[in-house]
Amino acid sequence: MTDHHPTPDFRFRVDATDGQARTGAITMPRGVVRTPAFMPVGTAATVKAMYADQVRELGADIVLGNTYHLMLRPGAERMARLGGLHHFMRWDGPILTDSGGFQVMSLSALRKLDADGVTFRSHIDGTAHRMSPERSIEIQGLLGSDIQMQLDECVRLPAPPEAIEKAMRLSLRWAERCRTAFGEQPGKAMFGIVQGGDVPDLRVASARALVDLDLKGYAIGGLAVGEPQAVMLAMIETVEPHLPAHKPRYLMGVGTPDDLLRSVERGVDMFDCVMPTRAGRHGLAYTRHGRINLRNARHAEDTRPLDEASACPAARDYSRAYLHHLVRSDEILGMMLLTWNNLAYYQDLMAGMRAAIREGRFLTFAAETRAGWERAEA
Ligand SMILES: Nc1nc2c(CCNCC3CCCC3)c3[nH]c(NCCc4ccccc4)nc3cc2c(=O)[nH]1
Repeated sequence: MTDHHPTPDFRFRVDATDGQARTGAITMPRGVVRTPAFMPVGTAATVKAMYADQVRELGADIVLGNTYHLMLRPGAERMARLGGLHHFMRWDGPILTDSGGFQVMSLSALRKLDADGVTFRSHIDGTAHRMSPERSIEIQGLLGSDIQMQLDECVRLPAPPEAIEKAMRLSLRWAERCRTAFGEQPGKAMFGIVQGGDVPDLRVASARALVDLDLKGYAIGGLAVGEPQAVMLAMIETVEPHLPAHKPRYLMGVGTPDDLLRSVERGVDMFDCVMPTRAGRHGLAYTRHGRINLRNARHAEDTRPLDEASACPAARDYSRAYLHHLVRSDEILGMMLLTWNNLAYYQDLMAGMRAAIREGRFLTFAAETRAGWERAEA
């Protein structure tokens, strides 16, 4: 195993490739992130229904925090006074924070976006707030974030090309302002976000302009916003050749296990998605046999565990009958066990991909993984 000790600065290393797929590690002062990596979402300073230690034990190296939620509650300055997000939630590994723009547009009822930022009312208490590129970076700094995202404008698809272009150009201007506001913070990184919707020329223009800013990593944004998977994959293929191979690529908001396989195959290194945690709270289990809806009556007397071969107690030690009972009874333990199972499955899938890439058998691994999903009951 190559030495993956934390380093004083932010460093990315590709250890092996298999086609476009890569495996390696990002080393930072707070720890090492093995790639390809799935980053559990911890919106309100908690990965919902999980202890931070459990998240670490199931294999996650990094979690997401949310600028939008945390600036509203408990507040960025208050979080800094309390010692920062890592101390607050007892997560000592790296944290990546989104910039908040996407959440404003999806969560806040009243909001106005202009060339200088976004004005919005809190979905919690209706108070008015203003987020500029500079304020987003300042908040992420106050939270103690290790990887900070630029403020951007993400357009839902389908959308007219003019709207997509306008948002892409605004995001580029905001990338420059965020880079200036971020300055030089050794051991930390600010990532740009490629926009451009489903318009290849705009995607290429966005990627090239961001690469000229010489950032530490590049996210592909503006996807998983309603477009078919084929369009998402086509945009990754369009953008990938224009991103530097020696820097991490982060596909935002993605995705299902199948999305992860197909995106890693096309050169993506990092992912985040609320799917495994949100699905777990709704009684859905992701397993190597496919998705299982534990609300379904067919599980009422099924004494098998979700996956007897899993190292995760939630998958191995509890019967489907019991999980069905907990879900039907709306018991808190049902949410806890299925969230634990789902995150463990996602991390096992990423670990499997990393090993397969190292051994030059990624496509075989992907095919075998998909074949396993077919075996789930109809
Ligand atoms: N800055 C920025 N963020 C984006 C996000 C948020 C990523 N998770 C942030 C975490 C920080 C805290 C919360 C999340 C996205 N999420 C999605 N799709 C989610 C699709 C989805 C929706 C519901 C369930 C599953 C998937 N597309 C995204 C595009 C962008 C983007 O361009 N810019």
